[in-house]
Amino acid sequence: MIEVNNLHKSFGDIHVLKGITTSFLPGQTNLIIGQSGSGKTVFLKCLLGLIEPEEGTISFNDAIYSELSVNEKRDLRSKMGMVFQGSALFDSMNIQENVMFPLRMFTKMTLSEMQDRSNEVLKRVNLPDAHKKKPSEASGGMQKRVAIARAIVNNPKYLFCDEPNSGLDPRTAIVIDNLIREITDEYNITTVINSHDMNSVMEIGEKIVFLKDGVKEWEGSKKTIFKTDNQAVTNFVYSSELFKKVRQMYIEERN
Ligand SMILES: Nc1ncnc2c1ncn2[C@@H]1O[C@H](COP(=O)(O)OP(=O)(O)OP(=O)(O)O)[C@@H](O)[C@H]1O
Repeated sequence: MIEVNNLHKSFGDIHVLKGITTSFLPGQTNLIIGQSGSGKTVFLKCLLGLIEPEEGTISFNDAIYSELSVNEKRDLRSKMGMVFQGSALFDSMNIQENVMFPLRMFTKMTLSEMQDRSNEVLKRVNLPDAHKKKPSEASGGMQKRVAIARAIVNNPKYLFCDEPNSGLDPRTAIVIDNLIREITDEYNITTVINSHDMNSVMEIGEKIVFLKDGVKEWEGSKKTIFKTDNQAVTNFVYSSELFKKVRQMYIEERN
């Protein structure tokens, strides 16, 4: 479980995160949504320990991050997996070497143990035969699967994903979203995903935190987001004609 309490972060005069309090449960896909510039990436970087907040705390299973020793922080980081926006694979390495990378960094496994483990997770993301290929030979959807395999290879307790389906066609995007949701459930991972994709919200938004100008404006789930009367949320959700129609149908069904 991750608990965030009164998180503040500024850059010079710009107050980006303004007292965010929320929590994320294991086995759930937690989505951070909001318009461009609302603070989603800064928030995710705070969770990853890449940015230090001025005020507030982040606890991982009751351990407050800022109070941990250097070794404890390193240990915690080894339990975090990350899927970056552009997949961020190393072009010079083949897919298996990319997936093995966290094992080289954080474990003392032998080469054959690392190969076995990376092949196991590649199988889990439905890429059983891709390990000798270079990332450049893989499609965008395959690269995302490799990025997910790399993120889970060291059995993380926490998984962070920054716009995991950006640049993918809608069908592949849904497959990737669902793969993340299944893995989250199977391994009981606490997963936090930055997104501004309404399809992801509808598909995997088990918990949704809506940020507006660095403030937590609303939180709920995919079940409650279409029922809220919060103006900022409805402006965001119904900015597309399609979702306006979905809301209309929902209201008509209710009456
Ligand atoms: N290192 C930094 N120095 C100064 N300002 C920053 C820094 N990082 C982020 N910001 C500012 O913080 C604000 C929030 O940025 P952030 O990237 O978190 O938004 P976002 O919601 O992730 O947007 P997007 O959806 O476009 O990625 C922006 O005004 C941005 O300019």
